[in-house]
Order: sequence, then structure tokens, then C-alpha cells
Amino acid sequence: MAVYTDVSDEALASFLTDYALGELVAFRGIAEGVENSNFSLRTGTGDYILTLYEKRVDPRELPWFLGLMRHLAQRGVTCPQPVAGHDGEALRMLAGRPAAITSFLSGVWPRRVRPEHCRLLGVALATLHLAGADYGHERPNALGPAAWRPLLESCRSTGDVVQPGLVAELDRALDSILPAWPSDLPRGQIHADLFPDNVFFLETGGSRTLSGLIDFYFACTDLLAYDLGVCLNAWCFEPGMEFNVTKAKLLLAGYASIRPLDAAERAALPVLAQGAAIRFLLTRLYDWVNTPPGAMVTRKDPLEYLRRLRFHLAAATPEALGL
Ligand SMILES: Nc1ncnc2c1ncn2[C@@H]1O[C@H](COP(=O)(O)OP(=O)(O)OP(=O)(O)O)[C@@H](O)[C@H]1O
Ligand SMILES: N[C@@H](CCO)C(=O)O
Repeated sequence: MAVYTDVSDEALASFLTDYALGELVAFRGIAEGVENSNFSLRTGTGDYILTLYEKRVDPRELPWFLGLMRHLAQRGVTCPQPVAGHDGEALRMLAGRPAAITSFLSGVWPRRVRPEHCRLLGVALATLHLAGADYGHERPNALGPAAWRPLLESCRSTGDVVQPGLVAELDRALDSILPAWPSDLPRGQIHADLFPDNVFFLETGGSRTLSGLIDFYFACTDLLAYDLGVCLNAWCFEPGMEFNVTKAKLLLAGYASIRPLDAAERAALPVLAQGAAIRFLLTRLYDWVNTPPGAMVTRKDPLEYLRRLRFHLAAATPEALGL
């Protein structure tokens, strides 16, 4: 679970006096997630999410994330909206952490991904990319290719605990991926962590709609098609780690229906998927070896991403990915 920081009744009551949200009706920690502490909050004016920003978020970057969420919503992307207090500010401190209240999105994330989810995801991802195009502020990707060697170095003495030979295998993978990494593809604001648990759907009367996107705290300015690499990994592998090309084709077709890929992006997709696999493998590995026993968080399995990485290193053609 991810509630790293406790919020006392008194601290919450005092915090809420800064807002015009009515009286507190209910408040509870949300078990899901690994990065920040999230709470659901019901007040006299409705449902909200309270987030306390934890380890990986630099507080100086929070205005960039919240500004992007406002910008995207103004252009039709359904995502959480920061709620301002009486002073017009959405960001303040609570229990010693930067904190913000955002709007609650309806819908549920898919526990089991169906092909149709992937098409809707592709449409939403391309819509996000177009909507972000005129957000005039850049944020470098702190977990982009330049971060991967240092991350692996920080796991060098401990990483093989997870699997013998893992560190050497990742060294070789980086030797292959980094020199091939593209630099001249279309760039813009990307989500960079669009896993199924960050995408909500509604099913009504037999029809399925995508109701919103959450968790923009890895968003950054980077290659647009890298987001497709992230999504191919997170959405198009079956629990047994077989790649589902039908899901990939629908993801890519949904995306292209809003923003067609250019030839260079299509050609780069295999290496982008390799890079996306090693990025999540490395952060999961780092967390695996650095999370103290007893921490209130469920670690994610790095080896799930080793299997994806191996698939992409072996496949290595756009056709194998459904293009
Ligand atoms: N705006 C929202 N509306 C509804 N539910 C939300 C909202 N934001 C967060 N949640 C709930 O809180 C959970 C955790 O949120 P989130 O994914 O942002 O946390 P995180 O710790 O940053 O997680 P991650 O591990 O995905 O980075 C979500 O799965 C969802 O159930
Ligand atoms: N989506 C990430 C965790 C949050 O960054 C993962 O599954 O490794």
C-alpha cells in the first residue's frame, strides 16, 4: 500500500480551513500506488483526492505538474484538477509534506486489459500529446536514458540478489540500447507512466468509455513515441508475458487515428520499447533492493520487466510490435 505519511484528524481539520469545501464527511487512505500518499476525501461539496508528495517528487516541480493537468483539462483531457484554497493556491504543506487536493475522477482501472481498452488508450494518449503541444514549459525526463547507467550503478552490488547475472545482462542491454537511442523524433509533453492503474474506464449499457487519466508526476518533455513504448509494455503483455500483438495493433491504430506516426517514429518503436522496458526494470530493481523490510508499500517485480526487455531485444522490428 502507499500511505507513507499519516494525517491526524486535527491536522486535516486545520488544513481544510484553507478551502471552501464544506464540512468533512469521510477520509481514508488509499492502499494502491507506490509513489505518493493518497487519501480519498469526501466533504459537503463532493469527493476529492488528497495527495501528499513523497520521495521521488521534487517539490519545486509540483507547479509544473499541476499546471500541465490544468492545461490538458482545458483542452479536453479528463484528468485530476487541482483545487485552489481561499488564497488561490493549490499547493500547501500538510504533515510536513507538500500536499494538494485534486478532483476525483469516476471510473475504475482495468484489472484485466481487453483489446478494446488498448484502442481507447491509444486515442487518449494521442489526444494528450496534441493537447500538451502548447504547454510552453519544458521538464526534462529525470528517468530518461541519461539516468539508466547511474541507476544500474546504484544497484551493482545488490542487483544480482534478484536474479544471478542480472546486472551483467542489463549492462549488455544498455550497451545495445543507448547508442541506438533516437534524438530527433517529435517531442512534447508525455505522461511517461501510463500503466493500466493510471487509466480509468466506465462501462455503461454495454459500452465502454475511457473516463480519465491520473498520476502525472512522471510527466515530462520527451519523445512522444516513447509513451507508446511505455504503453506497449504495460498494456500488451499477457500475465504469462506473451506479447499480444492484437492489443498492440489496436493501441497503435487508436493512436494513429488522432496523431499518425511519422516514418522515423515507426522505425524507432522497437528501441523505444526496449528503453521503456529497462527504465521500469531499473526503478523497480532500485526499489526492490532499497525498500526497507516492513515498509508500507508493495514492491513491484523487476523481473516482469526483464521478460519484456528480452522480448523486445529479440523481436526488434516494428512489424513484431504490430506496425
Ligand atoms: N483523481 C483521482 N480520482 C479517483 N481516484 C484516484 C485519483 N487519484 C488517485 N486515485 C486513486 O488512488 C490510487 C493511487 O493513485 P496514483 O496512481 O496517483 O498513486 P501513486 O502512488 O502516484 O501511484 P503509482 O504507483 O501509479 O505511481 C489510484 O489507483 C486510484 O485508485
Ligand atoms: N508504474 C510504475 C510504478 C510507478 O511509477 C511501475 O509499474 O513500475
